[in-house]
Amino acid sequence: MTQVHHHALSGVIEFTPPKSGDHRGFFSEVFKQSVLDAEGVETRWVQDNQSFSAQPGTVRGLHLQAPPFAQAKLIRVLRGAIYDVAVDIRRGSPTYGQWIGVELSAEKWNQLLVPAGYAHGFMTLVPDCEILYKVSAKYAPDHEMAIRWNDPDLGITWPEIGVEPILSGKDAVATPFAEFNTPFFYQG
Ligand SMILES: Cc1cn([C@H]2C[C@H](O)[C@@H](COP(=O)(O)OP(=O)(O)O[C@H]3O[C@@H](C)C(=O)[C@@H](O)[C@H]3O)O2)c(=O)[nH]c1=O
Repeated sequence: MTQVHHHALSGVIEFTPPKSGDHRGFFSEVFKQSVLDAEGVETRWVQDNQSFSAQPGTVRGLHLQAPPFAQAKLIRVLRGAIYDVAVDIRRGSPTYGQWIGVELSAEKWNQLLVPAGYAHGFMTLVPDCEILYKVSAKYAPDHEMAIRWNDPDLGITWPEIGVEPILSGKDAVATPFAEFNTPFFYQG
């Protein structure tokens, strides 16, 4: 049975599918719609994204796409380990501006569901991290938004791994949280 853990922020769910090993290697049902259905996740996945980061301390995020291209994401790690973060950016939410961080790794075999209405980002913890994630809306560059990963107003406790963070040019100049005009509104 897939282990399911609902995190403190609503809709953020961690899934750990079972893995059966034998003398050949292993087998695992890494995505199973019925497992998500059982948790009330009504999401249609339209795209799979894969990224590779060679250096530990690589930070990607915090990213989101605005409606009508808002994306839920289901994230897992094929190789290596990351600290994966979701920030509630739904205006009016009782947990607006709160974040959650979960270590995802190939070893743990866990996955994180980050619903639409959250900003998402991660830091790689080891060299050569390969990430695969499903998204529920197509890539829409005109609707992309980014919030500064280390914004003091968010106060995300990123892991101390003793290296300088590596960011894209875009992420290095991302919007401070105080200036971020969220396109999401809490629906209750
Ligand atoms: C996200 C994305 C990027 N691209 C292109 C644009 C660019 O040329 C190249 C790299 O894009 P980025 O620098 O935005 O990639 P990256 O910084 O890895 O962006 C990703 O970060 C994580 C944290 C997320 O949550 C994702 O949704 C996505 O925003 O890939 C696509 O073609 N399709 C896509 O869906």
